[in-house]
Amino acid sequence: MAVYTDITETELSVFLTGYDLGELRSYRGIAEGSENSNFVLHTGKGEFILTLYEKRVEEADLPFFLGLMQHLALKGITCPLPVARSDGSLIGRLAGRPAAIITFLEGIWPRRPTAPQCREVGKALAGMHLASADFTLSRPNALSVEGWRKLWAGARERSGEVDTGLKEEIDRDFELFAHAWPADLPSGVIHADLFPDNVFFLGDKLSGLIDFYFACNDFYAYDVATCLNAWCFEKDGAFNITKGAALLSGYESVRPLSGREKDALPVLARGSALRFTLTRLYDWLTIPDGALVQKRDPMEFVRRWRFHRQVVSATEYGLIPA
Ligand SMILES: Nc1ncnc2c1ncn2[C@@H]1O[C@H](COP(=O)(O)OP(=O)(O)OP(=O)(O)O)[C@@H](O)[C@H]1O
Ligand SMILES: N[C@@H](CCO)C(=O)O
Repeated sequence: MAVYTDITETELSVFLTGYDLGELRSYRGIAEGSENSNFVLHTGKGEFILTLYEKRVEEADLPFFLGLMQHLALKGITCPLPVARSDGSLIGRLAGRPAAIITFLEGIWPRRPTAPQCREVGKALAGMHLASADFTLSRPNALSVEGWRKLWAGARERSGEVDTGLKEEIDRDFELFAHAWPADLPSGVIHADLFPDNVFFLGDKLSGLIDFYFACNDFYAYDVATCLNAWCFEKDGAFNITKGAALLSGYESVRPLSGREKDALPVLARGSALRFTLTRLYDWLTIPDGALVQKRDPMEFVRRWRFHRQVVSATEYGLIPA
């Protein structure tokens, strides 16, 4: 569930006086999502999404996230446009939380992505990379190798509760990343969490990218690797090379990958799978049952990570050799 902070009609109506959105006609909490509290608002000017930022989003990062969405939306990327308050700011306060209103996007996220949808997401990701190149704010990726080490320190001793042998296996990967993680690939602003539940479609047509709350500066190819992990594995854990090829060719139709980026894909995909393993593992082991944060199965990503450890070339992801 994703309404952690409840709001009353009165406080919402008062909050809306800070915007030029007309009167409040109705509102409802949204059950999906796991980090923040989200509501659909119906106002005199149409439908909007209201987000109350919960503890896991740093308030200091909000100008980056909302500024990025504004930058991308104004450049024609199908993502929400933050609605400015009457004083020009994008961030307000409601029920003791930082809060923002963004435009509502039509569409449904794909429960079982198809190859054409993978191609569309590849194209959209590359479009986002190009469109964000002149965004002036930056935010380091707190969830790159050093961030993973911190998560691992908090989960390592109890990792055997999830899978025996994981402790030694993950320790070995940290030794590898210490020297094999790329030092300088083309970089810029990346989405960093472009999973199917953050992409809306109307049929096979992509209608929206949402949830920029992990966006940061890192390698573009790392974002591609995360999409391979998030979009191209089947429920039974098998990698679907047709979907991989569709995603990569869609990406390259907009922004071709360099030879160095292609060579780095296996290590980036391995690192990205470890990143989602570790965030999930950490939550699995540290968040009490019944708490409000939704826990996701770390083993789903352990299996993907193990797959990438066997990969020697990006052709195994469906990349056509140059
Ligand atoms: N601009 C939008 N237009 C339409 N629906 C939206 C929009 N933004 C969010 N939603 C709805 O709210 C849900 C949760 O949004 P979001 O993914 O941003 O939340 P979150 O709490 O950050 O979750 P998580 O990080 O777990 O994905 C989405 O699945 C979608 O149903
Ligand atoms: N996409 C992440 C959750 C954070 O948005 C995961 O599947 O672990």
